[in-house]
Amino acid sequence: MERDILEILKSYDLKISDAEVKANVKTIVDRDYKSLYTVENLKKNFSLIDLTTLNSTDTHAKAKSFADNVNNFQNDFDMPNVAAICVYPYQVPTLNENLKAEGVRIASVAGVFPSSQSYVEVKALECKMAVEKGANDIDIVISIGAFLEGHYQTVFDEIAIQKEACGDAHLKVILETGELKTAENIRKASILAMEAGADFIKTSTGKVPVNATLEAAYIMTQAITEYYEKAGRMVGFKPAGGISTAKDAIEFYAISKNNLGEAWLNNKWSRIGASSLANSLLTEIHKLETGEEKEIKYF
Ligand SMILES: O=C[C@H](O)COP(=O)(O)O
Repeated sequence: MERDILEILKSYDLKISDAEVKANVKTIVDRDYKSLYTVENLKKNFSLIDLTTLNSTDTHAKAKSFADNVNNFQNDFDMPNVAAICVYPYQVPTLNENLKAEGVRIASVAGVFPSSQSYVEVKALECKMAVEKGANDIDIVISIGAFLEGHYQTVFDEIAIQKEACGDAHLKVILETGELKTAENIRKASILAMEAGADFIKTSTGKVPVNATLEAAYIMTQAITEYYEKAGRMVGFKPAGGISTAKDAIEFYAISKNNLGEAWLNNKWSRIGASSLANSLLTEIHKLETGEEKEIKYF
């Protein structure tokens, strides 16, 4: 029987104040940032990265070069590898053929990323094909227009259909928080996505003017904890879009640590979607470990 998301949403207190969220974020970052800025945490953040290339100019050669760099990743600091490489569906076969690094997953956006403006059958087929070609993780976007018009059942059903199409692959659901505007919308979309079966909720596509913010991260991680307490199921968190420096990463880490706790702080339950964060983390780790200021360009 079809689940009624309007009834489900009634069982949550959806009220949340933007001003309060902003103040709480400031308190957490002011209190914890400095003590969390350690080599150990920078390395851990590196291991959370979904190393991403999502450009219309991407080629199989570029996807292969990402795979080669990850396969050959070597360092002097006992560093873990990244969590995944994230590409458009068309590049999945290339990663499937070339990515050999142990434990590194293949992530593919699908569901007509980044607009999600198509028929649900097309979205589901894209999910299914990407999985058949070798994707372990699928990143889709909610129907933002439908959500903003209040068609929550449509948004919910579409996620559930795409979840089914993913089979055993993990489904990450992007809320596109910059377009949802209010804390209340972000909270509602978080709950809706988790109730529809999301394995992860993700902030942004990286393709809109406002991408991942600490405030969105605060609201989403708080919703994840609440959903866990209610449903007994852990859901992962992935901030993405515009996270490019070690400072950014540690600020998001502070929010996750505060709201989710240690059990989530590993790449099974936390990821960072980023196209240019890896080199910044490596440069900073090199500096803290050796005292030498040298830009590392590995990826
Ligand atoms: O999902 C990941 C994002 O598209 C990456 O965004 P970015 O290029 O701003 O790091």
